[in-house]
Amino acid sequence: MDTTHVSNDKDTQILSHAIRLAIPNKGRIAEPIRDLIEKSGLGIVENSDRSLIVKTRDPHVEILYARPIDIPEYVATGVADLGITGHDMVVERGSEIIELLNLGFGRATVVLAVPEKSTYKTVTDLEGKRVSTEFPAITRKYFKKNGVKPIIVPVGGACEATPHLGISDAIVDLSSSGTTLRQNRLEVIDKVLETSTFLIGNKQSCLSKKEKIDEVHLALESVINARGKCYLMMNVERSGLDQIKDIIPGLSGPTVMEVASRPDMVAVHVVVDAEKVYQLINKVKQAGARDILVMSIERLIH
Ligand SMILES: Nc1ncnc2c1ncn2[C@@H]1O[C@H](COP(=O)(O)OP(=O)(O)OP(=O)(O)O)[C@@H](O)[C@H]1O
Ligand SMILES: O=P(O)(O)OC[C@H]1O[C@H](OP(=O)(O)OP(=O)(O)O)[C@H](O)[C@@H]1O
Ligand SMILES: [Mg+2]
Repeated sequence: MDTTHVSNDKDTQILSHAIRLAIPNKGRIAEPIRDLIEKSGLGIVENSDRSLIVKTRDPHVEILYARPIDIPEYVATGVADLGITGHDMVVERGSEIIELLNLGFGRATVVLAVPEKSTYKTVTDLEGKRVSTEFPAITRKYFKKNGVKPIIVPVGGACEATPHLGISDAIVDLSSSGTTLRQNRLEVIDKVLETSTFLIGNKQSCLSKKEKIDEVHLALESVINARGKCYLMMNVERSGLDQIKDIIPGLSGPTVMEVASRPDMVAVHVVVDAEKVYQLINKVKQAGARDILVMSIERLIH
């Protein structure tokens, strides 16, 4: 990225390590990404002119809004130092980037599907048949690996409608809940690729701007680490502490502290999986814990 564009700004004189992060301007993963950036503390400082490049609270990090499919190439060519987009987009573009962190959302599977009443049951049945897809590169590679030569029909969206329109015999498209396939009376006959959203980095920038990139990486990762975790606090009689310790599987064991003016009591603090909290609080209460507090965690740095 060319950093000269901000060289007049006094606050940002040492800009050799300034970075640009490309994120989707729209689509399914756009909102979760904006939410993640907000929670990470980086925060997007929107301006009213809806420009494609906006600032963050860190003067050394700016955001570039782009289409999810374009982000891998922007990162590979250094237009952006970092990007957030789907693994499927990276594979489709075949871009030379580093996948730095799996953000865990935008999970879906690229599948090969045919109409429920179709006589095609396996990939080999599709020799010479028409396969429509928004992922021509992934589809070509998949069929090549299977030694099958279909006619690939690239489409820009609503791929599931194409078999019924008589445009294709099969599709290669994304499925997550499976609703769209069901609505279009299509069934999966093979899985092509698993995908989720990733933080990706330009190879050169990952070396030359390592410090700043590590900072952004850590900030985003800390939000991901905290997802599905809760902070549990309780007071316990010192004599019952061992029993409580047996019940709670802490992150690295519970933290045990003195309770002022109550030498017979200790305070136990622990990070636990949110889905286990319901059962845990009943168990620790039965084991004598009281003043139990359950709190959400915003960020967690290991
Ligand atoms: N149903 C889904 N479940 C989970 N992730 C999905 C789903 N559909 C798309 N994605 C992921 O979202 C990312 C961006 O795709 P999306 O379809 O949102 O972009 P787009 O096609 O540019 O936007 P739009 O569909 O609004 O035109 C991709 O990496 C894709 O894997
Ligand atoms: O299994 P499901 O939960 O039904 O999700 C799958 C659908 O989600 C995506 O569509 P999107 O909304 O992005 O529209 P598009 O096909 O026009 O890109 C994808 O292309 C599928 O059509
Ligand atoms: Mg889409």
